[in-house]
Amino acid sequence: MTDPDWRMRELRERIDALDEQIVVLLNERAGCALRIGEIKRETGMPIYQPGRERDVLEHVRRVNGGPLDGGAVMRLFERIIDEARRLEREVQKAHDAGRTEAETDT
Ligand SMILES: O=C(O)C(=O)C[C@]1(C(=O)O)C=C[C@@H](O)C=C1
Repeated sequence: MTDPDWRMRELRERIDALDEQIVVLLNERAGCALRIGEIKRETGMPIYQPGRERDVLEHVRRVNGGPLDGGAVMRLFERIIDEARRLEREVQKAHDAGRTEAETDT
């Protein structure tokens, strides 16, 4: 293999390793969102919290050190938040369905 082949291979291995860490962190974040979802269910709070979402996006834009620009980081986090919200809704729906089933049973 030529030198560029080796360098590229090394960098791709590094990307794979980083992707593994990113997946772990994304799931840890999703787990926190699910726990927040439980609190919302207990207290009757809506899942969608636009003010908090704005704060999250502003926070990641502020801490971003590049080379991704602020817009790119915010777009990525919009997707991450979308998925967290979707997960919270799924769990909420499953919970509501379980409750309806339990009510029908009695
Ligand atoms: O902080 C919350 O209330 C969450 O549910 C987490 C989160 C997020 O992913 O950051 C998701 C949905 C809400 O609209 C706001 C923020």
